[in-house]
Amino acid sequence: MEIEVVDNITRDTFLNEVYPRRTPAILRGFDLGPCMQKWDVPYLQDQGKHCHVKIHVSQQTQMDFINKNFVYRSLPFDEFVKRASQEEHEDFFISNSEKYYLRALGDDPRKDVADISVQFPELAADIIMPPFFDEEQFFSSVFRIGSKGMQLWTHYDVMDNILLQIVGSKKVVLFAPSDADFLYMNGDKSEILDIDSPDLERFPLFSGATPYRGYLYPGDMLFIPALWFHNMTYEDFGVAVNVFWRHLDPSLYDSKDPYGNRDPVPAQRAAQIMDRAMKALEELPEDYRDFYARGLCHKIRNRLYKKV
Ligand SMILES: O=C(O)CCC(=O)C(=O)O
Ligand SMILES: [Fe+2]
Repeated sequence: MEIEVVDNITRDTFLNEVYPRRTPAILRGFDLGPCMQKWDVPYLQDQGKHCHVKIHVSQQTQMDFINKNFVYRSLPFDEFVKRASQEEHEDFFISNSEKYYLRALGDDPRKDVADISVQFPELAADIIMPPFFDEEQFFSSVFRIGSKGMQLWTHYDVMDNILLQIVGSKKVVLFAPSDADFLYMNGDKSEILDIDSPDLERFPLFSGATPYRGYLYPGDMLFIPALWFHNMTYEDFGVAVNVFWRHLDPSLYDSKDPYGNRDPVPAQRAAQIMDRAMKALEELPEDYRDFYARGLCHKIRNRLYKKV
């Protein structure tokens, strides 16, 4: 499937046509502001030079959050931008072709959410944020800067999200939330790294998933509805900012969630109760366990799955 592309996007077309469908869309033709002309490497280095950033560094292009094939390091922002924009490095941590990825954090990453207008006020002033949600729904705005070739693991986020692609192009692949059955999820991340040629002996169910594919070019926005899985490959050195906002009742969100990826409170509660239910069934001999587990699955499916 191809991700739908909507040209000449306005607030009205987003709110009336795109948003209610709750499917991903590439939105074109909205002026993201002076960042589009100004954000070359020297300018980014100059504007952010007083900041330090914590970054992912990996020898491999496919960063693997589950088996951690990367290290966290800290660099001054200007040095990070220099290295991320080059394919061969004079100074490096692991090797001269290592890849870099920044997912910006809040001032105190354990408590504060990322907000570029707080951590990078000069750069934030260059962006016109699309007026697609109410101000009080705003949750965070996150810098995403990465090396050419870098591929970010498939994951979902629990909030609605607009990704503003400012520098470089990016290959994006999304999967519907109902494809969770095929993606071998481990928390919010999929165990399948190579989604283009996956190991089908290890991940046979993956062939049931339906990838939605598209390309983002500078100036494009990608609407990623909450719970849609996404995987990004940096075709070039890339600079993007994504904005998460809360569209559910505020009481449903975990209040201690600086990344915006904790499951809603009732879902966390259900997972804990489910753990207890599974432990209880483990007290039974295997054939009974199997029988009652199937009964529970059947009940959950009948009562809670979306009717299609
Ligand atoms: O483009 C990226 O680096 C990742 C984007 C992402 O995961 C998001 O916007 O939630
Ligand atoms: Fe994400």
